Amino acid sequence: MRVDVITIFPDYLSPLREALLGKAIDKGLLELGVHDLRKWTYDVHKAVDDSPFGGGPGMVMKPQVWGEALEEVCAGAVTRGSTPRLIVPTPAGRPFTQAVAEELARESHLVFACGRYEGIDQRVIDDAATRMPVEELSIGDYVLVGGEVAVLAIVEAVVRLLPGVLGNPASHQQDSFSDGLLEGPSYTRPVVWKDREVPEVLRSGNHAAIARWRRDRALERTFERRPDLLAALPDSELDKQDRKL
Ligand SMILES: Nc1nc2cc(Br)ccc2s1
Repeated sequence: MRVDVITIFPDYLSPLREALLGKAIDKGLLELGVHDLRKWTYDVHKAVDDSPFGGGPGMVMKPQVWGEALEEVCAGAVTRGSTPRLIVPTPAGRPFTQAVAEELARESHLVFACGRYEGIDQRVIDDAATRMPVEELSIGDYVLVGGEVAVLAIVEAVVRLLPGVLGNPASHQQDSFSDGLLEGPSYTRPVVWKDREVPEVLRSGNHAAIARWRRDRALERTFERRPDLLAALPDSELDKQDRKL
């Protein structure tokens, strides 16, 4: 997978070259390009924003600068024969969920546009959508100062799903949300810590009982913290034992 990020703060994306994602780059599983939006400005102040039509607070990011940046960054994809998917993080976007991460993990090329200020001139999105799939995504109902932190979260959630990135592929098959439920509690050594003992069943070696216990704790936690996820589960996903809880 290739990921390109366009931003006015390239250094904000440095964490994508660290740890697991850095290893994915070293292994050739991920190609990462980070581009400074100001490369496509020509004035002495390298201006990327201007006042909003209709008035109101803040500034809007200029269409000309973004148009040229996307033209150049996405043009590379055309020569590679793969149309990129443009992702624009915004509080007004479609909720980014594990299911969306799995969908994006199947793409060969993602381009991220990091907005700042009051956002990017809408015509940039509308124009790009005539040439490639464009998706505005929200990572939560709160407002950040820019899209860079959202890109860090989205890229990490997507790239960890790529084959070969996680040491143990089974890890993400037991993720929270992978079966529609929150993950339950986990324990490791010592057996007793501050007078708190690891549940006996987890030390029993009885794999069926352990699987049942884990499922029950996941159902309980989901019911307590995210009843909306439980309500969204298809009936077929809950077995007879689940319904006894
Ligand atoms: N939750 C989010 N807040 C923001 C703010 C800006 Br400015 C750009 C993107 C995002 S995503």
